[in-house]
Amino acid sequence: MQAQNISDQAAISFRGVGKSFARKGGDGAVMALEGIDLDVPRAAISGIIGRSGAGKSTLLRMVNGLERPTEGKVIVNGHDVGAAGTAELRRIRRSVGMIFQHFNLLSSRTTAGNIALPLEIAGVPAAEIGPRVSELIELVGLEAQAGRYPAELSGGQKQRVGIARALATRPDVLLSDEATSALDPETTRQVLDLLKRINAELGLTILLITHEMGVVRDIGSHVAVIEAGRIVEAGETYAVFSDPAHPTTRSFLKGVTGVVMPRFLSERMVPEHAPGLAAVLQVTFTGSHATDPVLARLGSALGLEVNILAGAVEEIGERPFGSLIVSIDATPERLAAARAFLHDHGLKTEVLGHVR
Ligand SMILES: Nc1ncnc2c1ncn2[C@@H]1O[C@H](COP(=O)(O)OP(=O)(O)OP(=O)(O)O)[C@@H](O)[C@H]1O
Repeated sequence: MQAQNISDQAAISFRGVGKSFARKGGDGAVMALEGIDLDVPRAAISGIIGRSGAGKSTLLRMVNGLERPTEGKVIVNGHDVGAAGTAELRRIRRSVGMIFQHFNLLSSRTTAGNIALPLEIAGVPAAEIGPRVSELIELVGLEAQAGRYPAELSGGQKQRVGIARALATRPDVLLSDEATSALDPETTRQVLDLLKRINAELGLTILLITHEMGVVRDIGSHVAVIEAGRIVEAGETYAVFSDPAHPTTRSFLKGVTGVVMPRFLSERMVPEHAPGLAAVLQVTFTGSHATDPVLARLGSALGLEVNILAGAVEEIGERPFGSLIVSIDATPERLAAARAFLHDHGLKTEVLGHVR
């Protein structure tokens, strides 16, 4: 997700988008969003992450015209949503499906009835609705629950109904507003797998907002981090997660990627080098280097002893990403040589402190 000229590659483009809301009682305005420039790539899964009140929902709701920008443009499939008249807005909304944290199902309708609703509203002939609903029920794996009411469904099943309903009018963009936030980890996993599958099978562009980095790590190829109404970092998830530039991104990533510093170590660590102290380094491995035996080679090439204190190798979007915390007992000059060696082998290092 990058700001660039509007291109066919982007399903959704935000250009200089701002949104202010009048405060209740007419006392000035709240700037919910400011200066948003973002391209959401077509047929990919992109995540927008931010804390509560950062502006995520407002940003998402602009894509289907539920909110209009007070500045700038939101372009969806080449159409300016903010400038669209009623008929055009209706067309845009049909091409943009949405799913919600609390599912928003009609309790008086069965699974099949909920999925049929957008087709009825769109005026699809009755004879076509039945087969389309069956197709959608099969797509989301709810054949056994077709005649059940929402109260008789689990959270994961309700969200599957929500997904099928959102896909009924064959949109090419799916918006997800915290769709897994009310679900347990196992159900979250299943719903994310379903979103991934429909993205691949239908070539659907998915834009999801979440406050959980894990969701973006698992299925998002692109990510934008939003804070206080501004985008502070955006790009391919792998690049952003393996080398976060902004403090907000770093703080979101704590505990989601990378290793957690063991307490026994953090309590003993001092910031400055002194004779007799070993340097504690965070070593980050990305891409193909994630599985290379570089540390062993470092030991033999420079005659240094490297102690591994903590480590993890994980996947971000199915690509390996590893981080290790190691200690190296060396003079500052030899430490610099070790870091240069690691850097030459594609690894990133950061000195976290020193320990005895
Ligand atoms: N209709 C509105 N009227 C006035 N202020 C609003 C309105 N909608 C949103 N805001 C304000 O805009 C800011 C962004 O809100 P938004 O709901 O987009 O944040 P969010 O990141 O989605 O938060 P959450 O994760 O809690 O839903 C907040 O300060 C919010 O209070």
